[in-house]
Amino acid sequence: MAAKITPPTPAPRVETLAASGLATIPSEFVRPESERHHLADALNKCTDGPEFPVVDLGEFSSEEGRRRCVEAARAAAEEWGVMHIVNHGVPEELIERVRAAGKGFFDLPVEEKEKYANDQSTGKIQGYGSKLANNASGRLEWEDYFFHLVFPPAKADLAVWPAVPADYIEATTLFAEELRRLATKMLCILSLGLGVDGGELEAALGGQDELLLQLKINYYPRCPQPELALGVEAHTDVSSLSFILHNGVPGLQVFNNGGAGRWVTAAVVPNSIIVHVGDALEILSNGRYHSVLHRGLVNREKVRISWAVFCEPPREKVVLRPLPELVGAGEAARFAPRTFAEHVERKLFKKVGPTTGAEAAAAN
Ligand SMILES: O=C(O)CCC(=O)C(=O)O
Ligand SMILES: [Fe+2]
Repeated sequence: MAAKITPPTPAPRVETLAASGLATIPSEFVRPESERHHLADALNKCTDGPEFPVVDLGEFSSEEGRRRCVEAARAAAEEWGVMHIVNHGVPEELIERVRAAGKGFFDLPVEEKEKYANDQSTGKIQGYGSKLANNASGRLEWEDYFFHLVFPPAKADLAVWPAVPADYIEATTLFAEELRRLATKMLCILSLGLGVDGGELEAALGGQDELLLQLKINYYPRCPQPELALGVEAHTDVSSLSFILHNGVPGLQVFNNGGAGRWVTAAVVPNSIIVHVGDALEILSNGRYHSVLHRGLVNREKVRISWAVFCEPPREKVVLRPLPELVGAGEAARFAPRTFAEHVERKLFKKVGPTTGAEAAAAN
């Protein structure tokens, strides 16, 4: 008789665990001692120190305001690697539709969401998922998520997008178009901040037609022991830029290298979109812009949802290297050339040692 093969039981979703009313979290979610003394319930964490800057993109339309806007974005990208942008031009009504659509999906029963489950083992990375313990710490994260490509439309596989709620596909498609335009604008502003032509950064990322936008909706359930867990562990994004929206519940923390170096909880700024500098931009700017180390705290009382849109260069088509204007005359290239695929591979599987300070920190 053939031996019966029992398929492994899938790990329960974090949402299911949280709903079971447990008082203590399973040990896989408990962060290592070294990380723990900085953790807290995100709702008790008052912001008592410096905050990362707010950049008014509305200023970019006037001659005089333009210089101020470029200067503010440059300073934020250099000193923090993260900024809030306001007057970004994405209609607030559309942002509300995106929030309602994502929340509507996560409000479905887990069994319904499981129909969209991803399967990392077969390379099906799009869909509903939770972290597998394949990371450096071997610890799990207190979140479930939904991940899929949203731009360009020709590469988007609508069959894996939520069919419920009914507005999900239209709202998310329109939002992706808006963010694609915003990515061009931010890359222009940040190019001018480096003293190069407005189109340079986008060209170095493959030009108008190559950028890919990937959406990850992070769903952080209430957590009975938020001082022991993380929703998202400390990392830098591999993208060029990432845009973050959330549901008004605090949780995002960024590491501020200035002074002694410390974790700063992001303020909730009305009508803002948070922009992260990612690794690809750090490389192109030869380290002038800083790929921000960040993580997500959780809390006891409120579900937090965030929408992260990663703007990624094509995997193989372009070689990422510092812009030629930024090297020479005494300044050496601080990064070896690499494709995006090589960068991701190196970082995730650590085939070679970390190549930037941020990567080194993220790997710990
Ligand atoms: O939840 C957040 O605010 C940030 C999430 C994040 O860092 C990510 O998805 O890469
Ligand atoms: Fe991130």
